[in-house]
Amino acid sequence: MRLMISGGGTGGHIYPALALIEALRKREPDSEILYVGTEKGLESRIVPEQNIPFKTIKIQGFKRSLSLENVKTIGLFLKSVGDAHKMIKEFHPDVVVGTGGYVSGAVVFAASLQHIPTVIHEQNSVVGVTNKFLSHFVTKIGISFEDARKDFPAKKVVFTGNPRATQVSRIKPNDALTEYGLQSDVPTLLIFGGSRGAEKINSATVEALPQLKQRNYQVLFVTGSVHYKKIMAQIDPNALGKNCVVRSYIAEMPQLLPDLEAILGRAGATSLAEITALGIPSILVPSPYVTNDHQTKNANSLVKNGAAELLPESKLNGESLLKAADALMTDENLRIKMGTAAKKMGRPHAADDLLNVLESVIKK
Ligand SMILES: CC(=O)N[C@H]1[C@@H](OP(=O)(O)OP(=O)(O)OC[C@H]2O[C@@H](n3ccc(=O)[nH]c3=O)[C@H](O)[C@@H]2O)O[C@H](CO)[C@@H](O)[C@@H]1O
Repeated sequence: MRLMISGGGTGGHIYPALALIEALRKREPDSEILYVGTEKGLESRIVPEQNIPFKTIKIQGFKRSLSLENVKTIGLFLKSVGDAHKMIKEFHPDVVVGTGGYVSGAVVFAASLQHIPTVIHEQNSVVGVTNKFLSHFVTKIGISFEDARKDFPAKKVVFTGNPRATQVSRIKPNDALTEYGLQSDVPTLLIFGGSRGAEKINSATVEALPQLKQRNYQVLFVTGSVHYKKIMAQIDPNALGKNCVVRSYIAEMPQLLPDLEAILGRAGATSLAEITALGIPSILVPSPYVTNDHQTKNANSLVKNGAAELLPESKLNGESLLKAADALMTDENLRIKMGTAAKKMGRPHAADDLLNVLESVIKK
């Protein structure tokens, strides 16, 4: 298969694309892949590290209100479509896949203009702006939450789940904690705010650290790369016992996840695909700053099944974080119950199901 794939901006769009590529390479080792992203997005760092051919186009996000800036953006969008058009002509893909972010809008739209089979993947329960636009032009649409179905043309939709679920579910516990200076036999809570970190989760954790240090469970606190320096400057080194470790970013999250007892974090869709694939108990603090509050809807789909707990950001501070962390980390039965409920929602075959969709649209 010759696969051109595009997803950009945040980890939540990029990692599903990488997981799909991994599954394709397993199924068809001689497949040819080209990933198209932007220079500025997280993808320009993550994708080349995975030895995946990577090219960039320039693109800019739309403002929600009509402005002069938007007129410029439309001009830039059309230019990006033109650039993508040339890349498609050179690469000759069998199928073009978009996993979200503005860049995938230009690439998939250009492919549809050339009548090349196209597939988009929606990770969230609420459909993103780019995918909503593309849904009118693409051949098929893979979704990860049933709630998304109603916002797309019904005939095109296939419930696949998120390919990242397949990637993480293949990895067994492997003593990864020791690489972070933690002990492999002590229950561990990962605290992180999605792929870019979250200020409110960071500040609440900093506030709670002196108490967390005294607990008999461990905490791996991941700040997000842009916040790291600022957070480290706020932490009294004495607040970090041997059971509390701070990192800026975890490059190898799939290796780490099976060794965790619980997670406190945002409710980004790709994180939730990981949590459910592995059955990890979680305390979810949905970001209130995302389109249509989609993280609360993502989170609620787990909460209503007893697979996670909700801690709204409006109630988050050092004290409430500590209370929620203690309640989960000191109650093994609760963790088992939550983990079992989470795993029931997991989609470990998602990558293969999405690959099947790709194969079904490729012109014979
Ligand atoms: C603020 C924002 O717009 N967030 C959106 C973004 O979130 P975001 O990019 O944070 O996405 P998710 O939480 O869904 O996924 C984060 C991904 O990054 C990985 N990771 C994270 C931290 C780290 O140190 N290392 C690492 O590898 C996680 O394992 C996961 O695979 O995309 C998601 C999927 O469309 C949406 O649901 C989110 O609402």
